[in-house]
Amino acid sequence: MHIVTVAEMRALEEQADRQYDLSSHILMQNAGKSAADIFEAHLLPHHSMNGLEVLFLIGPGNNGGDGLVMADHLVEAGAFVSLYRWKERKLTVREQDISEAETVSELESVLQSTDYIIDALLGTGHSRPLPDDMRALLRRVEQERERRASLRIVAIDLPTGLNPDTGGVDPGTIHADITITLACPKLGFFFFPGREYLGELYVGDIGLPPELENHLTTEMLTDKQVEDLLPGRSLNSNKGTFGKVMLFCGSPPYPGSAYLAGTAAGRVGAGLVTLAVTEQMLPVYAGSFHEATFVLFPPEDSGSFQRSQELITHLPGYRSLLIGPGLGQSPNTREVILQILEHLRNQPEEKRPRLVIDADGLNNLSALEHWWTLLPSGTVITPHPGEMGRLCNGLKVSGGNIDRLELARGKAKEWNVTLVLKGACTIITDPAGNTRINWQANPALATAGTGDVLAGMIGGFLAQGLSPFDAAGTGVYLHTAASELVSANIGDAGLLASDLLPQIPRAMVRCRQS
Ligand SMILES: NC(=O)C1=CN([C@@H]2O[C@H](COP(=O)(O)OP(=O)(O)OC[C@H]3O[C@@H](n4cnc5c(N)ncnc54)[C@H](O)[C@@H]3O)[C@@H](O)[C@H]2O)[C@@H](O)CC1
Ligand SMILES: [K+]
Repeated sequence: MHIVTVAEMRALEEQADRQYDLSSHILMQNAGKSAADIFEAHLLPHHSMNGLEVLFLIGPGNNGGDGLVMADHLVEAGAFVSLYRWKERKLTVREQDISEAETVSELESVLQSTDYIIDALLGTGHSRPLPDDMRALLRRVEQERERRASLRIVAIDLPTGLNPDTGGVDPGTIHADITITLACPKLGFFFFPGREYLGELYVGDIGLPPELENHLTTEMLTDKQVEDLLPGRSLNSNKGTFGKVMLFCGSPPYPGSAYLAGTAAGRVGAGLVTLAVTEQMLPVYAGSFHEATFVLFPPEDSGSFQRSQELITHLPGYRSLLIGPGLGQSPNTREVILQILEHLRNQPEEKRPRLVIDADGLNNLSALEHWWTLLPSGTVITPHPGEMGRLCNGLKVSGGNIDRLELARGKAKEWNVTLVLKGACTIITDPAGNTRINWQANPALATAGTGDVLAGMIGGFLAQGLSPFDAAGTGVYLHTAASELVSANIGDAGLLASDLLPQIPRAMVRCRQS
């Protein structure tokens, strides 16, 4: 599903008119109908439309027009609809115009009894600070919801005052419980603070021909897309079919990283997981990770060449290699990484494993000038904002604001990598500028070890033959989907990274069933 800026949305609408005779009037009819259908589907099975009280706040532009069309459909379906036209300060209650003298008191009484308020004040045409009386109206709506927990607010296209390009919000913007956006999600939905104002997001079809979107390169990850990307599982398969993953991860202070990443690679379906560890570390894993095989590394005090050669000797036949989680940053480790990278660069592409670098793999690299020139092509890197900052010479990188998108795109191109910039609403972008953004964001994931799980998942998908961009997107999406399954039981705090592991296959099943 494509994500659009306001300019892209306008261009789509203009092209639809020019090439397909889809006038803005037709699109508005489709938008209002689609919003009504989504609203009704959302209500069921708990409520019926019959007798439901719905107040529409109608703005001066096409967003208000969408609201009026939607209102007609709800009236037809049996709802008691009131309309408040903000610009004319005019109230209509159940198709009866209220006199000007009574409007204020009547609006107050409708507000106090309505079940739903539909925000159709402003959409993508919002262009300046909200006027005081609109802010006051929205504030009153917010107060009413605080007073009555059952009141629900539905935003048409977007919550009024949210900037659809940046995710910025006007001080008057209020949180929607549901946003029914039209045609495509808007870019600002994926950035903060806007992301917090949308509630549940639905996308209404307004009948734009899909081919109009062919040139768009930014997508929202969805169940459907991930389902299409998931590797097939032929009956006639063996562990070789699903690829082998090698991990160079973990060190005495951080033994859990290799376990989490390796298990995650297995949980996404990779055929075999091998950990390259020192003999000293073997007992840690042998007792807990029964499925793994091991490459026994010489201890750290032996030369880096001897160590890297041990791993390199075992690499043929492996389809992916994960470097980084829990490795530490000793000079010897850095040397080993550099020698492995040199070996990979010198291998023909079809013969070498695909590479994922995370955590200390990135921290080791960031200490070097022009580190990206050392990477083989097709590498995936998965920095969190702190690691990204180190990779960018100490730049401060935001956890969720719009500026991170431009940064990610620019750096993926400059570094010639598939870049996974983690954070709430993780961004995945490749050197050509193709971008996928994860709508799901779960604060439960903000805990140690979850990044190791993600890196392992991406390694596991690379081993099954997905392209770097697809493996990264699929991994990111299912990682959050697995966290949602954990959160369904425990809420959004207290998740341990290892809780994700058994939920990964369930998240894949959920995608396949959706
Ligand atoms: N153009 C089209 O073909 C379609 C547009 N659609 C709807 O149209 C919306 C965009 O329509 P518009 O471009 O008319 O924009 P809006 O309806 O968002 O608002 C534009 C109007 O609001 C006024 N305005 C802008 N900022 C304001 C502010 N801060 N305070 C008060 N008034 C302000 C403008 O002067 C203008 O009258 C979309 O969000 C969507 O809901 C849909 O109907 C689908 C088709
Ligand atoms: K709106």
